[in-house]
This record gives sequence, C-alpha cells and structure tokens, in this order.
Amino acid sequence: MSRLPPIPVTLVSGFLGAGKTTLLNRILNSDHGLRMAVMVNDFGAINIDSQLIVSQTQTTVSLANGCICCTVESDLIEQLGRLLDDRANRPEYIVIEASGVSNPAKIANTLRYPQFRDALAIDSILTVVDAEQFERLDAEMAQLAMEQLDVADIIVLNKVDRVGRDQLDALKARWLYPSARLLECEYGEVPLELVLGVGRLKSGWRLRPAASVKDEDHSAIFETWSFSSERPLSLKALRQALATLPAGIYRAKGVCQIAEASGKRCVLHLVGSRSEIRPEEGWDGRTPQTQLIFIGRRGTIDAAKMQATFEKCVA
Ligand SMILES: Nc1nc2c(ncn2[C@@H]2O[C@H](COP(=O)(O)OP(=O)(O)OP(=O)(O)O)[C@@H](O)[C@H]2O)c(=O)[nH]1
Repeated sequence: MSRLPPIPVTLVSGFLGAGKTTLLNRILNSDHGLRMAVMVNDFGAINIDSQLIVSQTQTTVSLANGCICCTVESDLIEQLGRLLDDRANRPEYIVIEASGVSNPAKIANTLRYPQFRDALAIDSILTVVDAEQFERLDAEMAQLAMEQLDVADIIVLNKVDRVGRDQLDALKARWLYPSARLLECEYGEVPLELVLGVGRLKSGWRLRPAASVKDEDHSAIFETWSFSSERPLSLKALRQALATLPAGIYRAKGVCQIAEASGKRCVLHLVGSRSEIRPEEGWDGRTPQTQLIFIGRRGTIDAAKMQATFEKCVA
C-alpha cells in the first residue's frame, strides 16, 4: 500500500480566554476548502468548547477534564490514532486547540511519538495572546503564558481593540521573538493564508528536544468547578454573582438559560475581571440548560460557597 502524505497540524495555544476558540471559529467558517478535523481541549469536566464551535461541517473531537499536555495526553494519543485509522474520512488538515493552561511544547513532543512521526507534520505552533490581559497575569499564570509564547512560531496578538497603540508597542518591544511571525488582530481576524498551511515548522528546527520540556501537571496549579442547572437563571443575579467571584478565578465560560431571554441560548464568558453574557441562536433541539465551568488558581475555589452562590441565581 502506498504511504499517505503526512497530515499538516496547526497547534493553537494561548492562555485562558486569549481568543483561541474565536480564532478557530474564524478558520472553520472561512473558505479553506479542506476536509478538516479539529480537536478541542477543555480543562474542566464539561465539553464547553465543542459547544462554542459554530461550524459543524468538520470532524470535531472533544478532549475534556484535563490538559492534553499532561493529564489527558493519553486521550490525545488515542483520538489522533482513531483519526488516522479512519482511512475513509482521513482529514486533510488537523487543528488542535489546546486548553488555556497547556504547554504547546509538550503537545508538539507527543506529535513526534513514533506512531505519528510519518503520519503528522506540525505546520506551525500558533499562540494567541490577549493584548489586554497578558501583562496583568501574575506568578504561575504569567510563567505559563510566557512558555506558550516561547515556542510559538506564529504569535497572534488578539484583542487589540482593548488597548491603545502605545501599550501595544510597549508590549511588543518587551518581547524578543525575532523568528516568530507576529499578527495583530481583533476577534481572530487574521489572513488565513498566513496561518494555515504555512509549513513554518516543516523542518522541525524550532522544536525543543523532548528532554528539555518541563514535566508539569497543570491540575496541580489550576482547579476547576462547574455548575449545571435545568432551571432558568436570573440575568441580574448571574451578573452579580460574576462580579463577586474570588480574584483567583480567572476564567469562566459556558452556555446558559436566562429567564429574561426565553428561547435563546446565551453564551457566558469571563476573562480576568471582564464578563459578558450574550444571547445567541435558539436551542436548536437541545434541552435548554445552564452549563458553566470556572477555572482558577488552585486553592481559590470554595465549591460549597460557589454552589450556594449560583443556586441563588435560579429565577
Ligand atoms: N474585545 C475583544 N474580545 C475578544 C476578542 N477575541 C475574543 N474575545 C472575547 O474573549 C472571550 C474569550 O474568547 P475565546 O475565544 O473563548 O478564548 P479561548 O482562548 O478559546 O478561551 P479558553 O479556551 O477558555 O482558554 C470571549 O468573550 C470572546 O468574545 C477581541 O479581539 N476583542
């Protein structure tokens, strides 16, 4: 049997809430003309990202309840194996969206395991940066965000609408990544030809040797908590609950059923201290419900207190 050419893989990384799913949606809804498979990784127990992906024409594989660079690496290996074994639907391109706490260098090493070496070719490691929040991150969060940037060969500086030109230039001046391509954008609006099929890592020259990649368990640094309810929530109470979250909770996202927006599926995002609850389309045959996931620094989430707070939001 003739050997099939390797499938190009774009690895999308970036800290929590930087705009990875927004960029992925933009890629998927553009005219790329490829049979694409996307793998999305949620650090929390609920598959939220797969629900936030707008285009359903491609194969979507959801890897939840851990980080694909450490705790659920075995799921990544298994699911990649499945994609490759399904010869009838073999994708022409794979995009992997790592969780916001993943180290892309470790995922890149997984893609170089013997079983994938001839079947997959990393096209690029693309790291999305939240232009507003990046410099506000502290301690382990800042370190992780820097590690994600260190291995990027494409840096997408997103959310430029949130900062002034001076602040952007100052941020860029502090970075020393001369070999990375830097693209500034809002809502992941980047020219597709600059991010897909660019073959920037074809020779593997920027990948660090596996031995030099730090072995960490991101569930030791971050923790998650989730809330589900089949009863509608009060918008006012939910906003209030989000405004009073402990500072260590950096990210929340999910879908919600809001009493004031009957029949609409609302999408909730919290990144740092910013939050939004946006009505989207209807429920499209799905049972209306709320599914939220919260991610914070370990030790900052009091599950009983959170449960009581969000129970009170039920209208
Ligand atoms: N103002 C502004 N908001 C943006 C931009 N890009 C994305 N967002 C918002 O940022 C929030 C997080 O975006 P996502 O695309 O879900 O971020 P993510 O990196 O996939 O998040 P995680 O997977 O949880 O790490 C959402 O509310 C987006 O609408 C942008 O360029 N400007």
